Amino acid sequence: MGWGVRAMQDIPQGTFVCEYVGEIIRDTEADKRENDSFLFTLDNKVGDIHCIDAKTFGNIGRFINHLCEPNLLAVRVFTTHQDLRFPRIAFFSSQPIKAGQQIGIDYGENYWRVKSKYFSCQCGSVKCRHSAAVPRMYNVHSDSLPATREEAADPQAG
Ligand SMILES: C[S@@+](CC[C@H](N)C(=O)[O-])C[C@H]1O[C@@H](n2cnc3c(N)ncnc32)[C@H](O)[C@@H]1O
Repeated sequence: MGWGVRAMQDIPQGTFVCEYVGEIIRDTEADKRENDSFLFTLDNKVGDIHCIDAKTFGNIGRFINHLCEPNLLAVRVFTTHQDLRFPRIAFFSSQPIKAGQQIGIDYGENYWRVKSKYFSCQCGSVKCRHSAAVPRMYNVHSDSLPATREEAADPQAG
């Protein structure tokens, strides 16, 4: 899991915490980059997809880990323009955070669909959806993944 970020003071819900800063690159360029650990995809419905790569240029946002029970929310913000391809990414607290608690966002299903082949989530939550324990819950009689934990526990469900 490497480095992470903890709150140094109590943070009330709805507080701006930091921006995700880095190089803005096209997704075609992102595909070529050897280290994809610091890419944030600026998905949009209007055209070319770009990413923010915080590998070489960034701020504290580049150290924020994935949590299956996230306490930050990534919000698309437009300040000096309205070009939907290039939002700024601002992290806000989605719940009250206590001093000392790790802060994190949900990297999303697409991220884990790719990365779970190489490593599993170490967020440590009892509600972790991407830990090494999760694949063992798959129904051995079926090729498809259970949609929910309940379905995994009861193969007849769903
Ligand atoms: C944006 S960086 C976060 C900072 C990183 N931990 C570091 O030491 O620089 C994203 C990378 O951190 C690791 N990471 C983040 N959250 C994780 C998690 N819940 N479980 C395992 N690895 C995680 C993965 O290698 C991921 O690609």
